[in-house]
Amino acid sequence: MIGAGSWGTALAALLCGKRERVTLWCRELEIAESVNTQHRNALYVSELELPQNLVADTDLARVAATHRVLVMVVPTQFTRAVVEAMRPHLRDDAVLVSASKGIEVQKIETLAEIYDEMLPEAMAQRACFLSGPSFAREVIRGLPAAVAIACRDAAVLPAIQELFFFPHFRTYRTDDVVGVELGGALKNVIAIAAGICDGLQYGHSARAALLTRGLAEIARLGIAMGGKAETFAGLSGMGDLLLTATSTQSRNYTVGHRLGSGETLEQIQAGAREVAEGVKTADAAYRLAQQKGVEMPIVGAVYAILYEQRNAREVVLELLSREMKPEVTG
Ligand SMILES: NC(=O)C1=CN([C@@H]2O[C@H](COP(=O)(O)OP(=O)(O)OC[C@H]3O[C@@H](n4cnc5c(N)ncnc54)[C@H](O)[C@@H]3O)[C@@H](O)[C@H]2O)C=CC1
Ligand SMILES: O=C(CO)COP(=O)(O)O
Repeated sequence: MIGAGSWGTALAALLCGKRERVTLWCRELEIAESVNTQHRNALYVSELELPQNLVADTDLARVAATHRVLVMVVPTQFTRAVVEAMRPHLRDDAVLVSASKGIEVQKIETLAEIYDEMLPEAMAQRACFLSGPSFAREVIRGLPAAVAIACRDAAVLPAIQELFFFPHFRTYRTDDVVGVELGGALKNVIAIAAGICDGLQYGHSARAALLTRGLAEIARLGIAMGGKAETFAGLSGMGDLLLTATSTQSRNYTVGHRLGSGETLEQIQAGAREVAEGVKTADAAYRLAQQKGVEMPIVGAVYAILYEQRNAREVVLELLSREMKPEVTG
C-alpha cells in the first residue's frame, strides 16, 4: 500500500484479511513506528486498531522493488512525484491499483493520464482504478460497502477484483476507467457545493436539485472525455456523490459547509492534516471544462467561491438566474 493516510490504512487493513502480510509504505516515520509497535496509525484513524499482519516500511524503493501489486493511495497532487520516485524500482510485471480520487492541477491530468505518461505502455494499460462510496473509518470497522474497480486490461481485472472482494466490501468490475475516475474525482467538487448549500441553510430541496444537476455536469464532462454514460449512475458516480455530498463525515462536504457558514478557505485549511481533494480538483475541473468546451455551472460556482473570493450567496443567486432550458442529464 503506497500511502498511509486514512484510506491507505483502511485498504491495507482490509487486504490483511486475505494476505499473510501487507506492507504499508509511510512517508512519516512516526506512522511506521506506531503501526509496527502498537498496531495503530499515530496520525490518521488513530483510534482504530489495525491487524497484526500489517507491516509498515518507510523505504519506497524497497517496497516498489519487492511487491507485484502496488495500491496507490497518496493524494492526487503528490502522485506524480511518488510515481517518479518508484519508477526505477518497479518490477516489469507490477500492477498498480489507484485508489485516489482527483485531477492533477499541474498538468490538468487524471491519474490514468499520469500513468500513461510515466509508465511503460503495458503497465499503464493494466493499471486498475478503485472508486466508490467508502469512508475509511467505516471500512476499518468492517461495515458493509460496495465499490467499482476499472481496468482496460481484461486479463488482469478479475484477479484484482477478487483481491478486493469480501462479503462486507463488494467490488464490481468495469472496463470504463475514464468514467470511474472522473466520477470519483468530480463528486468531491459537487460535495463542496452541497456543503456550501447546507452552510447557507438553503434546505433539502435545494440540495437535492444541486446534486442532480451536479451529477449531470459530472456525466457531461465524463462523456466528453470518453466515459460511458451508465457509469455515472453507478457506485463510482451517483453512489459516491450520494455519500460524500450528504455526510458530515466527508471532508469535502465539511469544507463546503464551513465556506457556506462564512469561513474563508485559508481559515479552513490552516492546520488541516487531512486532504479534501475537491479543493484542488475544482481548479483542475474548471480548466478542463473550459478546454473541452463543456458547460459546468456548479463547478464554476465552486471555483469562483474558492479561487476568486466571490461571496457564496451572490454566486448562488447567479446560478439561480440562469436561463430556462430543457432537462438534459448528461
Ligand atoms: N479517507 C477516505 O475515506 C477516502 C479517501 N479516498 C482518497 O484517497 C486518497 C488519499 O486520501 P486519504 O488517505 O484520506 O488522505 P489523508 O488526508 O488521510 O492523508 C494524507 C496523506 O497524504 C500524504 N502526504 C502528505 N504530503 C505528501 C507529500 N508531499 N507527498 C506524498 N504524500 C504526502 C500523507 O503522508 C498521508 O498519507 C485521496 O485521493 C482521497 O480522495 C478515497 C476513498 C475514501
Ligand atoms: O471519497 C470518499 C468517500 O467515498 C471520502 O470523501 P471525503 O474525502 O470527502 O471525506
